[in-house]
Amino acid sequence: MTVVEECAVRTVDLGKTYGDAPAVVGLDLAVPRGVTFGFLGPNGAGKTTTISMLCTLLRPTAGRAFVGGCDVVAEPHAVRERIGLVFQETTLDLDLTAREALRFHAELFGVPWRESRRTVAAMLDLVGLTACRDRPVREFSGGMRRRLEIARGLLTAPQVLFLDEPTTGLDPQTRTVIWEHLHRLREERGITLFLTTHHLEEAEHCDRLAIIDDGQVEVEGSPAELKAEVARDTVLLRTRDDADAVRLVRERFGLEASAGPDGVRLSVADGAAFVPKFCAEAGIPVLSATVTPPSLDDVFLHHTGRTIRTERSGPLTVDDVGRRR
Ligand SMILES: Nc1ncnc2c1ncn2[C@@H]1O[C@H](COP(=O)(O)OP(=O)(O)OP(=O)(O)O)[C@@H](O)[C@H]1O
Repeated sequence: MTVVEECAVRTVDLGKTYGDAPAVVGLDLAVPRGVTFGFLGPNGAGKTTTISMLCTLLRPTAGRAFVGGCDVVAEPHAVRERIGLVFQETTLDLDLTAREALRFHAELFGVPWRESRRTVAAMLDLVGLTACRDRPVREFSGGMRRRLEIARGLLTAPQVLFLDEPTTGLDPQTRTVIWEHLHRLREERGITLFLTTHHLEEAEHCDRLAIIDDGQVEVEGSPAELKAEVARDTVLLRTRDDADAVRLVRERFGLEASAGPDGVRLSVADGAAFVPKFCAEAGIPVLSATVTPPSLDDVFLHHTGRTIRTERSGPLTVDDVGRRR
């Protein structure tokens, strides 16, 4: 088997430029079959553009991409037969019932009537909507609509299900329910889930992550690998004299620290070892100490120099890309 056939998604130097503004630059991805792969990046990073190219909705301006072994430009129909897509915005017809919405979609894709009856029932069951199958979508909550969209994405038994920001705008409980369904789905059907997100909690559900910023992948790995690579804990100390504590951290330990309203904050390789040492040597009372292991936000900061919550001040330019390549 070639690398292209082995991978659910493979891209080689893939790029997209809108006018002269680059949105995705030199993207090389190799997503193994059967994993949950997350594309993590802030607003405007190029996630939707990438997913649109992979789903044949947008033509790349550079490089190549293969989904299920098929070329997205040369074999768009073969790619479409192998994928399901859950859009960022809801695209459901609110006047149809859940069952009608799925039957309509099955018909569009040419699923035979008898088979579609069975498949639709199975999909509604899979996402826990059987009891509401004859209610109009208009009456559904945001979470129910998302589950119905996931069911719709699965109707044609795709090899790869693309989900653009699958739980954006949903409350934490609903997010948990959606993820339970997605995990079960992957286990039962062995399909590849390829999702975009700017939610750190959502990224934690992925087997592998690519962190994208300004149209380029900065780093790739499992959430645990990426965090281990940062290898720095955040320590928060509350002391009787924070200004003095900052000075001591700098002078005795050679570390940078800053004092803020919640105490003295610093980053150190082994927080659990640092705290007792600091308490023993500081000579000022330490009221409390908290050690937090690295988060995916720290990973993002480590690789991009900013937090994932910081927006770009303007669109990316060719010069920005040139500077970073
Ligand atoms: N149709 C378009 N025409 C021109 N520029 C576009 C178009 N679509 C996206 N862009 C630009 O391309 C860049 C990447 O946008 P994209 O929507 O892919 O980002 P994203 O990571 O999906 O963001 P979000 O999380 O907000 O959905 C942005 O600078 C955006 O303004």
